[in-house]
Amino acid sequence: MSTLEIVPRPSITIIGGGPGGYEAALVASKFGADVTLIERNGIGGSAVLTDVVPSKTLIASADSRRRVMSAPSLGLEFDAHSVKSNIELIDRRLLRLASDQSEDIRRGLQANGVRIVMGQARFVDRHVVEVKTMEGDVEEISSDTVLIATGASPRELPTAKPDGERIFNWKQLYAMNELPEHMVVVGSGVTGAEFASAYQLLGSNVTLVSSRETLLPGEDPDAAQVLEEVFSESGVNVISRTRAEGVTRIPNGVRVELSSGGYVEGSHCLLAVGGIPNTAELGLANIGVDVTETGHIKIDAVSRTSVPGVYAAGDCTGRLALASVAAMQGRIAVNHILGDVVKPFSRNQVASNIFTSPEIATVGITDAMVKSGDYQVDEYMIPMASNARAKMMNVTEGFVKIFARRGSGHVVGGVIVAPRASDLIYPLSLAVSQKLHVDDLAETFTIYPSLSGTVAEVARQLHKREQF
Ligand SMILES: Cc1cc2nc3c(=O)[nH]c(=O)nc-3n(C[C@H](O)[C@H](O)[C@H](O)COP(=O)(O)OP(=O)(O)OC[C@H]3O[C@@H](n4cnc5c(N)ncnc54)[C@H](O)[C@@H]3O)c2cc1C
Ligand SMILES: NC(=O)c1ccc[n+]([C@@H]2O[C@H](COP(=O)([O-])OP(=O)(O)OC[C@H]3O[C@@H](n4cnc5c(N)ncnc54)[C@H](O)[C@@H]3O)[C@@H](O)[C@H]2O)c1
Repeated sequence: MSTLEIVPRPSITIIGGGPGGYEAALVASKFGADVTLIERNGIGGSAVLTDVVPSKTLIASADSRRRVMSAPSLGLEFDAHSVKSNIELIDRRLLRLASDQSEDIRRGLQANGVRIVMGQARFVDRHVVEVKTMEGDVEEISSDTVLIATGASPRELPTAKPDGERIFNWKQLYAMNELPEHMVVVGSGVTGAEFASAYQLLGSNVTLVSSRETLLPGEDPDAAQVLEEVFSESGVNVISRTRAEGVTRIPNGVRVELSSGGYVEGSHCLLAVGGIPNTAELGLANIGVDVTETGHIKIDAVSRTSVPGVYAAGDCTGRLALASVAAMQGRIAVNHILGDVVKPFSRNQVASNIFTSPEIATVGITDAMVKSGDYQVDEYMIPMASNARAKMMNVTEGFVKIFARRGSGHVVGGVIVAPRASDLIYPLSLAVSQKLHVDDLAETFTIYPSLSGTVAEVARQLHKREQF
């Protein structure tokens, strides 16, 4: 007589319900694991509730206003200056969208059998997490493995405390009664650039205080230059090489003290000076997880921390703060935990987009990596203005740039600056991930006329003729 051996389901506890956490939870539950997800605020995390979804929905309104305002250049006659941004309606719409998406994700998780516990988590030991629930109860959850996906929070300056009325961090922007007359944005990283672009397009006056020489430090310099020109033409007042020393309230506005000695006044101020990882209250020291000086959790390419059985994904790890990266790291962790085939995370394949106007999309090897001398590439760039469809649409700025590995001709990176660059980048992203040759891109049919025709045209310029 044979006895049936019952193999227990692997159990995984996930701390954080953002893209790093919920994607991992979905994959793990589909693979049959026993999954508990702990979240202290709302399912979908900051990505859905306060960061990506609200900001991109705000930008969709701003971009629509831009298109209406520029319609006279295409021969349409109306009084474009009466296109008014009703910020209350815009905010109401974006908050509803965020909350609906959070609810969709919650339902999806529950339908897949994920147990959701709302509360604040911290480690007791490497297999046991304690949760203080919303109701004030304390529950201990034991599991084989734990995935930390707790994200990050806005960094604060001691001399500039956000009050949610006139001085904001990026999470507090969506409860305004009227459009800011003059928004002073502090910080010229991706967050600062996106909001400066959005509020200008919605109709606010915008001043951008940038501590650096150029906008978007770390991004492609040609792309940053396009944005600087667009900002300059559209009247965004960029104050470069200057730090905000402090921000105070004045009657009906704010005053931002500058490191250059002067000050700038506006009706409102947005602080976009980076983020700090949500790791300080997790009790990581209890279990010996290694963190960096900035508090980010150290992980390897399969999302393992220094402690066996404890994984981490997303913004708490400090690798490229992107929702797509968080989700990928979460999925990689689960595949590794459950013994499935794992493709380690590769920074050289990541695609990202800056939702300014025009958008700036990037994939793979960057200009900084090329300049460091680590990669030998040929590169070619064609301005969008030479594209037939761009002329019809009156698109005058932007470009397509491709990096091809010198010698082999494989596509290893690229940059597209154009309207909807976030969608146009996909063929380049596919080329990078699948190691396609520039000739593969060049020989693939594109639509005439189309903006993506320039992607193929740049690839054609990188074609190397056989030597006879
Ligand atoms: C303004 C803005 C716009 C952005 N736009 C984009 C974009 O367009 N595209 C893009 O790819 N990326 C964008 N990002 C980056 C993106 O938001 C992050 O990379 C993404 O949210 C990271 O996901 P995550 O799962 O690591 O963390 P989060 O989304 O921050 O989720 C972490 C969750 O963990 C919870 N948590 C933390 N500590 C605990 C605890 N102790 N117990 C229980 N729960 C806890 C938090 O409440 C939170 O809900 C943007 C960022 C900002 C600031
Ligand atoms: N579209 C997207 O995918 C998107 C959008 C927003 C943010 N993000 C991600 O979020 C991460 C954080 O971006 P971020 O822009 O919030 O932070 P960041 O750290 O990249 O940029 C903050 C900037 O503020 C500057 N700064 C700091 N203190 C200052 C001061 N006192 N005065 C003036 N400037 C000051 C810093 O020098 C820095 O350039 C990025 O990695 C980005 O990828 C992505």
